[in-house]
Amino acid sequence: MMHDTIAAISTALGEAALAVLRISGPEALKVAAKVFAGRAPATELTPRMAHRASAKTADGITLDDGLLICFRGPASYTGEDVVEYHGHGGLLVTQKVYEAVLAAGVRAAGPGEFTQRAFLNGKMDLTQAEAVMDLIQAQSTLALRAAHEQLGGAIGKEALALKEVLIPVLAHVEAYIDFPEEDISPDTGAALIARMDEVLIRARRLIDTGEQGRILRHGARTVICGEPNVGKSSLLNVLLGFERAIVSPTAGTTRDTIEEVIQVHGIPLRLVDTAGLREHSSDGIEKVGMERTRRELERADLILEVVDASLPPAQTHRVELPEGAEKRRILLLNKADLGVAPGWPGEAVRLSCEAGTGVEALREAIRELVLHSGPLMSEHPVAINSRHQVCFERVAAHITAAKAALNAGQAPEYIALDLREGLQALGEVVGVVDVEEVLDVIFSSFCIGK
Ligand SMILES: Nc1nc2c(c(=O)[nH]1)N(C=O)[C@@H](CNc1ccc(C(=O)N[C@@H](CCC(=O)O)C(=O)O)cc1)CN2
Ligand SMILES: Nc1nc2c(ncn2[C@@H]2O[C@H](COP(=O)(O)OP(=O)(O)OP(=O)(O)O)[C@@H](O)[C@H]2O)c(=O)[nH]1
Ligand SMILES: [Mg+2]
Repeated sequence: MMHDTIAAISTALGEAALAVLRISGPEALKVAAKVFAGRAPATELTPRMAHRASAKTADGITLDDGLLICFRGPASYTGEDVVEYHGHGGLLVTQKVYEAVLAAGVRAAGPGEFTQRAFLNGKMDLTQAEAVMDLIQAQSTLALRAAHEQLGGAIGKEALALKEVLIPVLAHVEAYIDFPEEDISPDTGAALIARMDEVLIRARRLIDTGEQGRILRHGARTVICGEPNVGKSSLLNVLLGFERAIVSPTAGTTRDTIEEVIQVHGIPLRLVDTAGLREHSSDGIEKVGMERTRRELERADLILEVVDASLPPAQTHRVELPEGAEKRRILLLNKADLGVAPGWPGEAVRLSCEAGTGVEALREAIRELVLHSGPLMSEHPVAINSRHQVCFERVAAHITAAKAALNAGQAPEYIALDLREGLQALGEVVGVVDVEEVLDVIFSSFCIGK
């Protein structure tokens, strides 16, 4: 249990209808009783019920009029006594109430500190704490679904289930350490291997969702490329719904890459508009831009190649794609309003950024490619993050090593060593870690007041 009491403004700073200030810790109710005055002091209010109260400075000047809700630990978000004040959402009024609360003797909370306390007080495991932030940052329906799945404990439960499968294996192997004259019998060995195989299969199934997790959290990197002046920036603007990038009839308008996140059929896309590619350029800046475009193509999840439909393929310089990138590419015949020249493949999407036609067909094509043949193929809504991925990869490596040691008839001490490391990595997924730094790194990326 934490010994000090923390406070933060939990809502976004700015002018809004309401603002919520949150206090958590052993002194929460006492502090609230000092700052907020209502029909009864905060220490005597019915928990989880909204009560009218006004906020006052230490010398009795009224700052605001709002609602107070008290939660008695452990039945609260953090597991400690919590008081919430719901006041008017003005910048100054909220700041003044917050200062009055701090003056009453609490400490300003750091980023993620409320959720960190919820974790430390056993209200949630580490994967659930991480999911709180994923939920807040989700920019698409699918990302939201994965965050809810994780918040519900899906990943933590699987990590614990794998521990349950492994612990008997370790117990067995350790039993042999005490009886050096006995060898592990073939039957026992086979049963232990079967358990380790199960762990490997299930760990790899989770590792395979890592790619999906990256895309859901950061968006599928979608690079718009093509020759200068074909309408790449126009496409970015059409998909975004506002004029983000400069569009002009001059070839070579876009010099640097521009990134924006959009959602297409629930899929988050990180759109990247690039400098047009042409074979020869004498302009230094343009060359640097083109180099950048090539680098973007290397790490693209999805490539939207734009060509001028009114020109025949023979008069078009197609983009040279990195190896294997073909299957991630959608060919867009833009300026279809000027007519489509013969020779373009039938499956290419006909588009006019000017007339706004073909955009729905493009969105369909993106959905098809990303969901049915690409990185979000899995129906499984679970999507691990990179920290989980590192842990599960360690699990897989150590269990593979333990299996090999067992098969090679090595001493049980060796086998046990890898099994213990595997178990340790599983524990780290849910936050059984003794290194405080790891926790600090995770929670410092949260918002204040969360
Ligand atoms: N006003 C307000 N809204 C909020 C939060 C909050 O803290 N305050 N939350 C904060 O992020 C989220 C909701 N999450 C919460 C999770 C647990 C408990 C809670 O009181 N848990 C107790 C009691 C459980 C119960 O009765 O269902 C417990 O776990 O023991 C409260 C909020 C989103 N909305
Ligand atoms: N007729 C027609 N013109 C278009 C269409 N889309 C874009 N344009 C025009 O094509 C010109 C170039 O458009 P941009 O979007 O700036 O092209 P870009 O590919 O980003 O060009 P760079 O940044 O220079 O590589 C502008 O004059 C646009 O108005 C379209 O669908 N039909
Ligand atoms: Mg451009």
